[in-house]
Amino acid sequence: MRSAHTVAQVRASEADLMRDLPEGALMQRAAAGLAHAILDLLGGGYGRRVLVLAGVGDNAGDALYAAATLCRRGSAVDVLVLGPHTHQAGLAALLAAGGRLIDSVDSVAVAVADYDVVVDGIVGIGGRPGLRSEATAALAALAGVPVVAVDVPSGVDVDTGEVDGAHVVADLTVTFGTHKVAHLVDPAASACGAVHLVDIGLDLPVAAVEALQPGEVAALLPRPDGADHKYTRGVVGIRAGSNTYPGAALLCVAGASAGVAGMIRFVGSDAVADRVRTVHPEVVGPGRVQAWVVGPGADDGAAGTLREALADGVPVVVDADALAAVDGPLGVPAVLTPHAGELAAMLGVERAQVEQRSLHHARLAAARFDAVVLLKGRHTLVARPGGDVRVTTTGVPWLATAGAGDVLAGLIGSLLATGLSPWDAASVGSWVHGAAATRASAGGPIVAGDVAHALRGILREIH
Ligand SMILES: NC(=O)C1=CN([C@@H]2O[C@H](COP(=O)(O)OP(=O)(O)OC[C@H]3O[C@@H](n4cnc5c(N)ncnc54)[C@H](O)[C@@H]3O)[C@@H](O)[C@H]2O)[C@@H](O)CC1
Ligand SMILES: [K+]
Repeated sequence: MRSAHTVAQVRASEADLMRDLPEGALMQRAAAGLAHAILDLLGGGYGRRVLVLAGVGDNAGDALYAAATLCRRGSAVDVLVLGPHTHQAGLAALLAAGGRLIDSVDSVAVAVADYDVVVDGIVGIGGRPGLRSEATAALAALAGVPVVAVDVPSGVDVDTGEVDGAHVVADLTVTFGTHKVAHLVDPAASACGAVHLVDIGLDLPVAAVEALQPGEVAALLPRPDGADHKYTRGVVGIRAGSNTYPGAALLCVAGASAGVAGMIRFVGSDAVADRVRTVHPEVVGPGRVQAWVVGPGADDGAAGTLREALADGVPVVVDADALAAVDGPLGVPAVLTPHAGELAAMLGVERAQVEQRSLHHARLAAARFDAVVLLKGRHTLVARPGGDVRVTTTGVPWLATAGAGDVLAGLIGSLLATGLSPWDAASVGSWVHGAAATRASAGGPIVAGDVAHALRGILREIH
């Protein structure tokens, strides 16, 4: 599991550990890991030009000690102090190793483009969102030089992933002890670049924000055993599509056809049902199901279709048009799958507010609707009542394509039908869907049907 802890949790664990360690030991561990990561990025230290941006706190201490190591490996290191002072012992170590203090980026004799890397040690977990003007000016002057952020890109809100004003945009973020929420949740996560975790020995509690890894997905995926038959494996019912949007029915069924459930039932108009059975002859008509998927392409009939599905008392996936009919707890285990605009409408706020504070709004909706809320995005969030959130880190930008959500709803419904909890079904479904998109894309454009086709290959490999 990739766990993201809060600043308070990190500080408490650090305090526990520090009681048994000599002063400064954790910073030395952090700085050593940071130096290794920068050396890896640069392919060595000799002859490299490095600029450290140093703020007032321990984040600068990490950067300065790491830079001292780079000096000893043959790098030429400049340090620009942003603020009234910086970490004194770290600065002394860097200067003793041959580093050089500069007054401003403009005062450097060499061209800015000659720097091989900028090390952002402005602020870490003690920082407030935003950057001071001297920091933004230095970063503007350094545009184009690769940036390694120490712990977090300075200026982002570490505990929420929100941004408010200027912040560093890094190519690599080297963090310590554990991931922070800003590494997983957008928009801050988009500013991290690749994230490298350095173990410094912290003993941490369970995290409220986490990202499933392949091993956990494999452990959660249902597997039939010899005693299973099609009914015990789970029957998923799809109420999707309409005469206006028949394609949504096909794509939703295609997502449900990944093979995890034992049977698929389709309920819709004769015309749409005929088209579904032409493409998916294994799909059968109405009857008992263990989970319903309601909403993709449902058009005007969404509210009525949702009522009919809820009458069965089984878990539901509520997507697309049916989300507008949700105004409170549904009374059954449920997964709601809005994008930012749909969630904004459900909560009576602006879409931009949801995008800027995605973690907050996903949690708010999970509490208000007493349901698992899957908020779609570059890093999809899956929130359950109580505040736990799983972040999906699979997927590619090409996945933002019409019909991909229909496939996802069908897949999650089939996982729900096998007996997975809404929380597991939504987060596992989202992970697999993202992985299938990455596979289908192979770096190029995709359509929703490609994602559906790639699902079984991912499921085969993850088992
Ligand atoms: N807590 C831990 O477990 C460890 C922390 N370490 C390092 O220590 C860092 C935390 O150090 P600190 O607590 O000293 O905090 P920071 O180094 O993040 O600096 C916070 C200080 O910067 C100033 N500041 C806040 N927001 C600012 C902004 N937007 N622009 C400019 N200045 C701002 C304030 O005076 C504040 O006290 C971590 O991010 C990590 O790099 C590591 O050395 C090892 C272990
Ligand atoms: K930083």
